Amino acid sequence: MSTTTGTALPALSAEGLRVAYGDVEVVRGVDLVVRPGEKVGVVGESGCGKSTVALALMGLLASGGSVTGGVVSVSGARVDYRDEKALDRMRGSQLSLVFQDPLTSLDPVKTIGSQIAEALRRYSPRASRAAVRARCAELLTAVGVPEPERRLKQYPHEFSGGMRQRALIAIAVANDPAVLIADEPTTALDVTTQAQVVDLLDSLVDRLGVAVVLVTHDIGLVSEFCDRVLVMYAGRVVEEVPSAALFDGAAHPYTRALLGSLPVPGRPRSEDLTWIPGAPPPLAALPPGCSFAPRCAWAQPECSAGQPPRVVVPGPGGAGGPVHAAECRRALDVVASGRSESRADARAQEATRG
Ligand SMILES: Nc1ncnc2c1ncn2[C@@H]1O[C@H](COP(=O)(O)OP(=O)(O)OP(=O)(O)O)[C@@H](O)[C@H]1O
Repeated sequence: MSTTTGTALPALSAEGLRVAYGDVEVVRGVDLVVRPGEKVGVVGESGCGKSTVALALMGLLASGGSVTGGVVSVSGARVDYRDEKALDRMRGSQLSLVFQDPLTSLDPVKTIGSQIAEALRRYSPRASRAAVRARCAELLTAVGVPEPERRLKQYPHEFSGGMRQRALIAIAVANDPAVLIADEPTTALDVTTQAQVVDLLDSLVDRLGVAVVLVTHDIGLVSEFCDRVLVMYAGRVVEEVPSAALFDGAAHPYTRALLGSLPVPGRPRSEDLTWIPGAPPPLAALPPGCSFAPRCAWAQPECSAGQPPRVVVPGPGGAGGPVHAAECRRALDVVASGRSESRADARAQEATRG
């Protein structure tokens, strides 16, 4: 699915990215464009390939995993995944990754200060001790850790979960990357701390101009935080949608099903929570045609016959607006039905208030 609009050179772009573990292709031609300072969400059920996309972009796939196709560029320069040295230079300085579990990502026997300093020294080996120290304190302040001088001398176990995630984010942005990929950065945190970490990411986008790719199973979170959302199913992006159009205008039945699992104010909870029947197909034995068809309430016989077409959904911005497209032959019917449902929701909310 092509995602290109506008003229700014993308901070990150992938075209036709394919990844396999052994013989099984788990990412099957993913396109992604992230412009400078943009917040892009990648959402989908467990196993759809979200983390694999993140790891592949970073050149950090587990052994047995390999990029089998596609072109990835960072700030306009093509990434060569066979060149380990170049990949090493790219990590941290152009693309950074923050994982779900800060405790396993931080070294338990090194102070937080020495771990941030290590990241800084990779790209500024000649910086003075005093300059590195000052920058470490500045970074901890930037990510909202109070009393940075004292905190720099502490070990990861002396930090709370939320503070550890902040420290990891400080390491990730230490060398001013163009894109920060955050893979389920809030999953291990309580709800209040989750909200604080999301606010922090937001403020880093504003202050540093870094672009963020937020990888999560939580469609509610991406709809609030991101400018655009990519919905993945069985190794493909099945819908690309501006967040503003997500609730009223989702065009893929799978996106609608994900949204259906979110509570809607004004409707009784027992009525509104839907679930998706069945389970995602095994990637080693995908059904013919659309991979979602066996679980899809909208499916027609031809959906199982061939690859679904990419249908562009006209948006209010016209041809120059953000791309909204879905890999579904019924996309426009799905949009129309969603719009009438959301009008009914609005009436229900109105009735509750009144
Ligand atoms: N190291 C690995 N070796 C073999 N298969 C793997 C490996 N890592 C992931 N997979 C497989 O690749 C597919 C995609 O997994 P991935 O972790 O990218 O999905 P995900 O959407 O991020 O899921 P989750 O939200 O559970 O992390 C799954 O079928 C998974 O079993």
